[in-house]
Amino acid sequence: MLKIGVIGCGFIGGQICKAIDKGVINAELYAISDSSKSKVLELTASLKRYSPASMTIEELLQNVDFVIESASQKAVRLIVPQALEAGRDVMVMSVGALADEELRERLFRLAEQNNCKLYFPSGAVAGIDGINSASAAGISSVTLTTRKPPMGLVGAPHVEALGIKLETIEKETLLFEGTASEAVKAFPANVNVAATISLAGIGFERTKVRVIADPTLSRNVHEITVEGEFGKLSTRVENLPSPENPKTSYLAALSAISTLKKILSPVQIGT
Ligand SMILES: NC(=O)C1=CN([C@@H]2O[C@H](COP(=O)(O)OP(=O)(O)OC[C@H]3O[C@@H](n4cnc5c(N)ncnc54)[C@H](OP(=O)(O)O)[C@@H]3O)[C@@H](O)[C@H]2O)C=CC1
Ligand SMILES: O=C([O-])CC(=O)C(=O)O
Repeated sequence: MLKIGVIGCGFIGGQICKAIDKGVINAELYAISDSSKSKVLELTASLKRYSPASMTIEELLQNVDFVIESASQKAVRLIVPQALEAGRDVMVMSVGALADEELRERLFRLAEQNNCKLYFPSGAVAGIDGINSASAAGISSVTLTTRKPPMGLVGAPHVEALGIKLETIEKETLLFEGTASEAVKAFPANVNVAATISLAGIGFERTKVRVIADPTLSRNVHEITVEGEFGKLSTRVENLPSPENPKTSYLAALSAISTLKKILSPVQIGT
């Protein structure tokens, strides 16, 4: 059975571990790791079937078959190259780290050299399947518009750098407009989806992103519009935020669970 190691035991990592524990994913939850010891203890205590070892990242990479990064963009830079060098397949949630061209090329090269797979789940958006299909011909434009309740944007470097007072926002306010490359640095915990869209479509410099704070919302809303030789595609998802981490939508965790199920299944549906 595939031995899985999860790095980052917050909302997404926790949901993945619980799904394995419930038998939704037919794999062994072998090890977990987090910079916060209390998160590891809390998660382990919530599991019934598995009692994963709490390991350092180095130990985990040597002992599992499949590594899941559900921690942070910084963690991707530290962990994913090592994981690929150790010959492990890796699922990456903090996809925004791949806006760094040098890192991206290094990871893709290491995956090829070591015969490993890198997986980027669709996350909190719908339409990655359509963008993948469309990219087999020409795509002329891709736009992501993300709307979140203001407090779901707390701590974003863009908000802090501009001194934006989120608690005083009374109406829909455009906070950011730029490339996906700029967006994932400005909002590293809010628009990793922009990176996944860029990887599937026309890259980080040509993908346009708008981030809007909307106090009337209780959901995280992502809209994608794509135009190309195939025609036009539009998707809109109104995501329930995680009660534990309002920056993250429940669908993002479900997409990771679904990707794992797909990897382990003999039947593959969708692009
Ligand atoms: N691809 C997508 O569509 C989406 C991606 N994401 C991204 O996925 C990641 C996980 O999201 P989520 O579960 O909601 O985040 P959480 O903040 O709930 O959990 C992340 C956990 O990882 C820990 N962590 C951070 N850095 C490291 C590290 N270097 N080594 C070990 N542990 C670390 C954090 O600890 P501490 O709190 O101490 O930092 C925290 O416990 C985030 O980067 C998020 O931005 C989220 C939503 C959608
Ligand atoms: O979960 C979401 O709504 C999207 C998100 O935070 C991200 O892409 O980083």
